Formats: sequence, C-alpha cells, structure tokens
Amino acid sequence: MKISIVGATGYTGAELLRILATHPEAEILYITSESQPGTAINEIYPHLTKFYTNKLVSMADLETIAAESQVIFIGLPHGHAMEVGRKATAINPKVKIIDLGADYRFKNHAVYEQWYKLPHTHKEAQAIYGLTELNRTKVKEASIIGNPGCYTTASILALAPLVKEKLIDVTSIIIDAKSGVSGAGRGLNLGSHFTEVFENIKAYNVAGHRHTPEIESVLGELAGQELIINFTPHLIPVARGILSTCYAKLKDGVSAEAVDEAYNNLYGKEYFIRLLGRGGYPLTKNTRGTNFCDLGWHVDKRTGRVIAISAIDNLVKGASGQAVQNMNVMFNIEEKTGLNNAPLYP
Ligand SMILES: NC(=O)C1=CN([C@@H]2O[C@H](COP(=O)(O)OP(=O)(O)OC[C@H]3O[C@@H](n4cnc5c(N)ncnc54)[C@H](OP(=O)(O)O)[C@@H]3O)[C@@H](O)[C@H]2O)C=CC1
Ligand SMILES: CC(=O)N[C@@H](CCC(=O)OP(=O)(O)O)C(=O)O
Repeated sequence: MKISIVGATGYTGAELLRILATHPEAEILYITSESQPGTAINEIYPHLTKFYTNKLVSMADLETIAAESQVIFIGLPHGHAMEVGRKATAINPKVKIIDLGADYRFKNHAVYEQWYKLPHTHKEAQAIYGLTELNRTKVKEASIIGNPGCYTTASILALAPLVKEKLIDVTSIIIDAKSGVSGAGRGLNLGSHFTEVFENIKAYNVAGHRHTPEIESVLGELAGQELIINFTPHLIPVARGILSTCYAKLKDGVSAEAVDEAYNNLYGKEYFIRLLGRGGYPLTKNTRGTNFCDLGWHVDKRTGRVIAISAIDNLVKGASGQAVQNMNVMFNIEEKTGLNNAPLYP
C-alpha cells in the first residue's frame, strides 16, 4: 500500500508513522511539512529512529504525491484538508483520502460552516464519516473519509447502543469528557504549558465546543430524529487518553437487562470495543497506545438514569488508529492489521 501523510510533523502524523511502522502492507512514500521540509522525520521525532529516515517534502509537491499514492492521510488543522482533498482527487481520482480533522465529517455543510466559521470548499466530495464500528459498510466503498474527532469517538461509542435501541430520552443527554493534553496537538500555547496543566483540571469551551454538532448529527441519525446535547470537555494532566462519562434518562419501563442487551447486540462481535459490562469502570491507562475503546455502563434506579463510560487513547482510536482501521477496511485488509498491540501498562 503506497501511503503519504500530509501534515506528518503533528502528533497525529507521528502516531500514524508509529502505527504504520509495523503494518506489513504499508509503504510510506511522501510525508509533508511546511515548516521543516528537507528534515528527516527521525530528527524531529527520535522515537521513530530505526523505522524511518524519510525526509519531509512540501505540500507544493501535491501533484507527485497524489499521482503516486494509493492513500493520503491528512493531519492538518481544520480548514486546510478540504483543499488538499479537492486537489488530490482531481489529480488522481483513484487516490483515497483519510482526513483526521473535521473538514469531511459533516454531511450538512451549513453546520460545519456555522461551527468552524469557514466556507466549505469541497462540497461535492462524497465523504463518509469514519466511525468504523458504526459505518463499516460505507467505509468499505468510500473514497474520502472524515475521520471522527477524539471526544466524539469516545462519546458516540458510549451512547450509540442506547440511542439506536431507543432506550433513552434523547433530549436528556449530558456528556462530561476529559482529555489528555496531546489532544490539543503539538503546537505551543499557554493553555498546554506544563505549569498550567500539571496538578490542574479545567473545563473549557463549555456550551460551545465544536465536537457538539458532530456528536449531535451522528446520534441524531441513529435516533432518526434531531437532537441536542450538553457536552463539556475538560483538560487533565496526562499525555494521552480520553474518559467520557455520558448521562441520559432511561425511558419508562426500560430494564437494566435491556441496556446490557443493547451493548452486547451492537458491540458483542467488535474486536476493538471491550465491553466491561454493567458496573464496569474503564480506565484510560488500559487503552494506552492501542485502538481499543473500553466501555462500562451503570443503571441508577434512584434517578432513572443510565451512565455510560468510555475510555480511549485520543491519538489511537481517537485519531490515527481509527484512520488505519478505516484504511484496512477500505483496502480489504484484515481490520486488526497494524493495530493489534497490547496496551502499555502501568
Ligand atoms: N491530537 C489529537 O488527539 C487529535 C487531533 N485530531 C485532528 O487531527 C488534525 C491534526 O492534529 P494534530 O496532529 O494533533 O495537530 P498538530 O498541531 O500536532 O500538527 C499539525 C500539523 O499540521 C501542520 N500545519 C499546521 N499549520 C499549518 C498550516 N497553516 N498549513 C499547513 N500545515 C500546517 C503542521 O506541520 P508543519 O508545522 O510542520 O508545517 C503539523 O504537521 C487536526 O485537524 C486535529 O484537530 C483529531 C483527533 C484527535
Ligand atoms: C485537549 C484538546 O484540546 N482537544 C481538542 C480536540 C482534538 C480533536 O479531536 O479535534 P478535531 O475535532 O479538531 O479533530 C480540542 O478540544 O479542541
């Protein structure tokens, strides 16, 4: 598989390279950077030494990159990927695009434009939302994948069985999620300084985080009706990991056993979803460096609420791991290929 990565110097780009280093079908053709073209990737990321000596090229070489690649992963800030996708598919209509950012995640471009405050410039793209477990059949046929956000992957996976089986009042959903600092990317900013983050926990973008409409549109589609949610993200002092705690009111008469059944029905055969069952407590550490999503759920008879908890590694199942999972599905490669490592623990 001839693979290029546009935006390879970011955390998701580096994580793609780490995962693909042991993927038996992967051949890395081109990796790009606008700030450091000509530099070898292992100078920027010494942990990749012995795996790669590839030199970074600029996106100005897109003509060559698109013509020679079978798949291009894009790890750029939102707003930049749609231009790369538009140009690359014009150069080579056969090339598959997997964008790790938000540009291809929305069917309704007006929602993207409203939340991201940018005009969408590749509206004709037939992009597929790449939450693999929920969309595998469409991913298989896709040319362009909008890979889901990290918080959204964790939150949608936790809530999907309840919404799909119509067990909850979909107007009652509240999501409280926590992310490690790598979720903010490698760029420097005050909010992710060691002294600001260490021994600290903060909520941010309350009632306005851009993952809100992504979760709403995917869950709304599963529910067969429009819905709105409360989503509150928090920054916590770890490098990797997301824990998403999701609350919803159970409909009258829904038993705890019906909730168990909903999770088992949807995910019982899914390798990357590890069901810890009713009463289970997922830990971010148990998923570290892996493509697993650990899920546990609790039924609070006193309040009539169900509380679903999910844990993922934001850089793996929340980004680059799921992107490789989607690539495997698109190219008919066994889905676990390159992704079947055990977590690093403790
Ligand atoms: N970090 C995470 O956990 C997750 C991230 N994502 C999404 O994936 C994408 C990449 O994220 P991440 O790797 O964390 O980000 P980083 O900030 O770590 O890296 C960003 C990359 O984009 C390049 N870049 C930055 N600005 C520009 C620009 N103006 N023009 C062209 N290239 C630019 C940088 O390259 P250089 O400076 O070398 O030119 C770098 O390779 C984002 O859309 C992010 O939202 C999705 C899920 C999870
Ligand atoms: C900790 C942290 O800052 N996380 C990021 C989410 C990363 C992500 O998945 O963002 P995209 O939807 O842009 O791909 C944030 O809250 O903006």
